[in-house]
Amino acid sequence: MDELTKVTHIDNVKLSEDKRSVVILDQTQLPNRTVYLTLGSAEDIYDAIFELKVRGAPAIGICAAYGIYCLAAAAKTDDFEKFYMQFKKDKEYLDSSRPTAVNLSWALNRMEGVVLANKEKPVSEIISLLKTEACEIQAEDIRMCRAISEYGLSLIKDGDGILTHCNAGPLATSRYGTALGPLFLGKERGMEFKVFADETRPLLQGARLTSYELAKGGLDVTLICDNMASLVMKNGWVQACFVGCDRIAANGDAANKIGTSGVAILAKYYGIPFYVLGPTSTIDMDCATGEDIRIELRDENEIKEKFYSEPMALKEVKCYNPAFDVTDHSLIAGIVTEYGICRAPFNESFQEIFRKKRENRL
Ligand SMILES: CSC[C@H]1O[C@H](OP(=O)(O)O)[C@H](O)[C@@H]1O
Repeated sequence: MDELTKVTHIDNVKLSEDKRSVVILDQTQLPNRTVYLTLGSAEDIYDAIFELKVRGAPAIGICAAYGIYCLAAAAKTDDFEKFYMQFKKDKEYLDSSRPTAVNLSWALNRMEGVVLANKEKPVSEIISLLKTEACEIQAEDIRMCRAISEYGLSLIKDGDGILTHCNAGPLATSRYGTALGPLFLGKERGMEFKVFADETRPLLQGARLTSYELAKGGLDVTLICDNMASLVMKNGWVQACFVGCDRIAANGDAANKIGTSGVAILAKYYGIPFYVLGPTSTIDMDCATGEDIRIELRDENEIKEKFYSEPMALKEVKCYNPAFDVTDHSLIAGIVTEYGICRAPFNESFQEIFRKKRENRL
């Protein structure tokens, strides 16, 4: 397997050999250590998602799907009501780990749908169906990322400068990634890009993960501090911005890693197209606008202490640490999904995309 394929096909979340646990690549250890964790209990799975050991909207959904299957498989009852009571308890617990990425609740709701659709069957058969569904969720993600990568690649050309924020590569999904997928696919076809990766404070997904994936894959990546994006764009080094997404509202407002909306505003100012790339499962038509998207707030020590040898602010100094922000739909040139590129007016474009999805399941 060549170095590029080792990256695009990285095993970041999978079922264990005995099909009883979830095995993840601990992303908090990258880029310095490659550490795999085996998650057997609900607490292990919750902690892995909450601490971003597994992260990125699709990867979180896949981990939760495998996780709720493993917890169900450990059930010690053949009584459906008892089985379902425990299933709901575990589902609600895992769903409470992180609120913004829709893929977490989307995957868990889909798994619950399998239980309810088969409640007349023996519990053992339901458990088997849950494993099949979790594997299909991952298989769909692989097909989805590949399709997004094709559509995304149609927006750029050989030699383009691309600016990214946070990480939406293979580590955040199952293969290729969403925002980074077109770059890896283009590289496979002999294309070259000059990628500028925002380090993405405070958890440095860009530095630790995006530049790791791109460098390992042999792509030209330049790591920049978030406050350098404006100068890089002003210098004319960026022809497009590609970012991922965690939840998209019905009007096209898109929630993504904190700092993304600032990148979009800069891109608008410099006349650079700003694209959001993500699966249709990230579009939440129950959120009318970005105002309806709940933004996760995280511990202040991620700002003050986490990556420093000593605190960089006084203990008494308070912090504000939102993990995401919302980019207004007016700043987005296109939303690249596995069924095509949505453009304003996004409400109408989403209706068309969902029609295509109903008629042409990937
Ligand atoms: C392919 S979705 C990636 C998306 O998720 C990241 O958030 P986190 O690292 O907190 O899971 C970020 O918003 C990425 O754009």
